[in-house]
Amino acid sequence: MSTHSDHESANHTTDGGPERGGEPDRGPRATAVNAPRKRRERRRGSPSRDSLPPPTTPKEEHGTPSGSGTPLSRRRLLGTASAAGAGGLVLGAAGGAWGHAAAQNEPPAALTSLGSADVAFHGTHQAGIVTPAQAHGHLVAFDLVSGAGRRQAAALLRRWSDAARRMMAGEPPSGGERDTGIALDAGPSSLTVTFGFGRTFFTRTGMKKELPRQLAPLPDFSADALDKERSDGDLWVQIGADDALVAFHALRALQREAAGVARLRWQMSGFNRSPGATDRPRTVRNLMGQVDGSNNPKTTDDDFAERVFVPSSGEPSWMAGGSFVVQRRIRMLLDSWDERALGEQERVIGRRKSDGAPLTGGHEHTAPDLDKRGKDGLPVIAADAHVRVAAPETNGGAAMLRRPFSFHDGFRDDGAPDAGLLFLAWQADPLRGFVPVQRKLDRGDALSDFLRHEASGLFAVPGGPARGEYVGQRLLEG
Ligand SMILES: C=CC1=C(C)c2cc3[nH]c(cc4nc(cc5[nH]c(cc1n2)c(C)c5CCC(=O)O)C(CCC(=O)O)=C4C)c(C)c3C=C
Ligand SMILES: [Fe+2]
Repeated sequence: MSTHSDHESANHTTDGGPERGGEPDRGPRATAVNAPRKRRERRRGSPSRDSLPPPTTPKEEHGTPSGSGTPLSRRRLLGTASAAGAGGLVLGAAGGAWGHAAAQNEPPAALTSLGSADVAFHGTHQAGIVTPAQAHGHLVAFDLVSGAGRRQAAALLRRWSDAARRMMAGEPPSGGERDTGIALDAGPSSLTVTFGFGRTFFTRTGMKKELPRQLAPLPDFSADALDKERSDGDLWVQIGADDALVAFHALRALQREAAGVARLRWQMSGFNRSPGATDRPRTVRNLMGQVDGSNNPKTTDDDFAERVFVPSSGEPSWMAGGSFVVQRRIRMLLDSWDERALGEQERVIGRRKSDGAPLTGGHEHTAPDLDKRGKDGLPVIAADAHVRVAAPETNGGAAMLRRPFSFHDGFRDDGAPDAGLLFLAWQADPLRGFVPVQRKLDRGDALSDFLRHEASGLFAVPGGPARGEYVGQRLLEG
């Protein structure tokens, strides 16, 4: 299977990559002015994004062209403003705030690349898996209400998909009449919405025959202290965006669409470093201060697709192009961790804290040398170091794509932060990814002294929708 889906090209190519799409309503003017903007978006994450002009004020960006009677979509307006800002184009939009500025020959200031970056909704895989993790995330599970079955679920997925497609393009969710307006002044901000199905969905909808074997319940691990009410669920949604209001807007819109069909079971919110916060794009740090994600499978690896996605010939057939996600709420015992000396913290992981390089030398992306011994004859990367115990080499090749969000939900009664990692692991089959690795970590990982697994879920995330399709259609109408 190709690893070059629409989503990857949206996020991992530079100028000249394949075009993305998904917005049926662009006129020729918007198409012309969007070209420079698209090129700039594709540099998302590259150093050049930080040298872009500063953000405009909302007032400068918005307006309704007089006489049209239709508000410009947020996306169109931003595209117009950024192209004009970059190229000094004079466009034919008469009237409105922007038209006035153009007529006065005052180039409107461009929005930052952060707001204008968008991710394609359609493609082989759903967005939000290989998309670089955004600064803000919401993870939500819903249960179908009693009386709601396959038909109602199908209608909900159709509505959710339509809303997601629109919002990811920077438009209001359903034509705008009932929109909350929360994201009105912002661009798509790399919004992604990803949908999945939990094991219970198949019994509730009478589709047991379609239950993937990969959704077998996860085994119990000795260190688990799971809260059932914050675990599992019929339907799962992951929302990510580089703007907090855009992310909340999407969450709220989807919750409203679910009314009468599905009830919120649990919700968790997380965050990552904001784009532009570092001198150059760098691997994110977690709340223990470690560089986290260095040795993730890369989309350019030969076996990336095989590890992460169900192949087109895979079973069940409705999961072609899909993936299985394991979510764990892992609280970090930060008071205890932060007391440890740097050397001990590094020994626990097997990597340097400053730059994420393995203790065996080199830089962040140098492969750890698990055979190397020090002058004392002991392995430089300790027998119970996290990277040794978790490495594919010590787990029969088991691997997963880790794409977590950090969380902080206030402080506990003892004053310790209720904070940690919303761990998300993506794989073609959890039995060849998360399960064997977690079994091993559960037995002998030095890091586990500082962690508490508090909630868990496993969800089937179907492939991305083709144009005109909704997510899960192949399951619900197959
Ligand atoms: C079952 C899988 C894993 C859980 C649960 C897990 C929790 C967890 N990990 C960190 C911090 C780091 N993990 C790192 C590497 C790493 N972790 C896993 C798996 C799980 N981690 C794997 C497969 C790997 C890669 C190992 C390798 O091939 O080298 C690292 C090192 C940097 C990196 O490669 O990302 C850190 C740091 C925390 C804090 C945590 C729970 C809260
Ligand atoms: Fe890890």
